[in-house]
Formats: sequence, structure tokens, C-alpha cells
Amino acid sequence: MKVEKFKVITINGIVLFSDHVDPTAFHGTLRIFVSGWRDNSMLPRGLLYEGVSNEPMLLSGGSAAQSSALQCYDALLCIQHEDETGAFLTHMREYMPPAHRRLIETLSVCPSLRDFILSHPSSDLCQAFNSCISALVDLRNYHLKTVAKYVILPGSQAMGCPLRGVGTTLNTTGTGGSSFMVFLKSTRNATQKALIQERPSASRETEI
Ligand code: HEM
Repeated sequence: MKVEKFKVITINGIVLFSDHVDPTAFHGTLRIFVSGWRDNSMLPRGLLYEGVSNEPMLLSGGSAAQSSALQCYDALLCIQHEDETGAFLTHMREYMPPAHRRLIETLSVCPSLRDFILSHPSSDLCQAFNSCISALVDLRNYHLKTVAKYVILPGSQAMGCPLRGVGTTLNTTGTGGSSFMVFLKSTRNATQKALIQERPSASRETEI
């Protein structure tokens, strides 16, 4: 299979694919190598690292969920990821450098920026906060479309492929074994929930 068309740009540890990446080549070649060996039916017991451990190790594949940038924004903007989604993102911190993990933990326990804005009503502050949230919602929506283009669509077209079993597992589960479309929609929805509803200002109330 031809892979020379891959164009990969690394931004803060995140691998960003340009429009030149062929979804079928991504799905059929690269994704298999980043799938990891945790919740992976091909390697249910994990992988034995000879000379490192006597027991097989279960490790998730590479994912931007392990990038500290997005988790820092979430903590700063008080975006709450609940239940399984929150647990998965917290688990992904184990793959970050310890200093990055500590930064996210520190931001999470700092006085809440959202509460500050709510208790000091200012239209400018509120709009600035909401534009940050909206930008993150847009990013997560764009990302959902990218995942559909690079994983769901080529996965549904991979009939007859010798790696079909691998594809089936990887089409519905993320690198951590999550059902990733449910997970990704949940992170997007939690982001949307953080928007502050602007109350009408006193002057506008008197105008009406
Ligand atoms: C072809 C390109 C991409 C594919 C197929 C893809 C796929 C996925 C999948 C399946 C997940 C679910 C969790 C997991 O499996 O680990 C995920 C999570 C995530 N991805 Fe990507 N991704 C791509 C590119 C990117 C890029 C370029 C970014 C950053 C700008 C990014 C940021 C994230 C983040 C932050 C998460 C964690 C969920 C969240 O916080 O909303 N991904 N990705």
C-alpha cells in the first residue's frame, strides 16, 4: 500500500493530518499501529515487554486525549466531563508527563473562572468566556467529522479486507477501548453546557 501521501504536522504532541491524507490509507495502515494493547481483542492479555516486566502490560494506543493542552483548557474553563467520559480522560493523564498532569490538577482546584464571571456580571467578560467555549465546541464538532471521515466511513467500506476483524474492533472502540462516537459526543456536549446564558442588562430591561 502506498503511504507516501501522508503529510503529518506535529503541534504540541498532537498529530494533525492535512487534507492530503487518504482516509483509506489512514484507516487500513496507520490506525492499526496506534491502536494499543488495552481493551484490544487482538491482544486481550496485553503485550509482554521482555526485560521490563514478567507480566504482559495493557497500554492504550496514542491519542490526543493524552495531550495536556485540551485538558488544560477544560480545567481552566470549568468544563465538567462526567461519569465514564471523565474517568477515561482522567485515566489518559497517566500517559502525560507528570508536570503536565500536575498542571491540570492545579487548574482543576483553582477558584472557578466561571463562578467569578457569574458573580461579577459583565457582558464583555461573559462574551469573552463564551467565545472560548464556542471555539472548543467548534473544534470538537470538526473533530467528530474528521473521525467519521477517517474511521467510520473507511471502516464501513472495508468489506473483504484481510484485516476486517481489526477494523471492526477499531471502528467502534477508541484507543482506550471506549465507544468513541458516544465518548466524543459527550465531550462536545459537556463543552456546550459550560456556555453562560447572558442575562439581559438592567438598561435593556428598562428599555423594554
Ligand atoms: C485522523 C485524525 C484523527 C482521528 C481519526 C482521531 C480519533 C480520535 C478518537 C477515536 C478519539 C477517542 C479517544 C481515543 O480513542 O483515544 C479521539 C480523541 C481525541 N482527539 Fe482525536 N483524532 C484525530 C485527530 C485529532 C486532532 C488533529 C486533534 C487535535 C486538534 C485531536 C484531538 C482529540 C482530543 C482532544 C481527544 C479527546 C476527546 C476530547 O477531549 O474531546 N484529534 N480522537
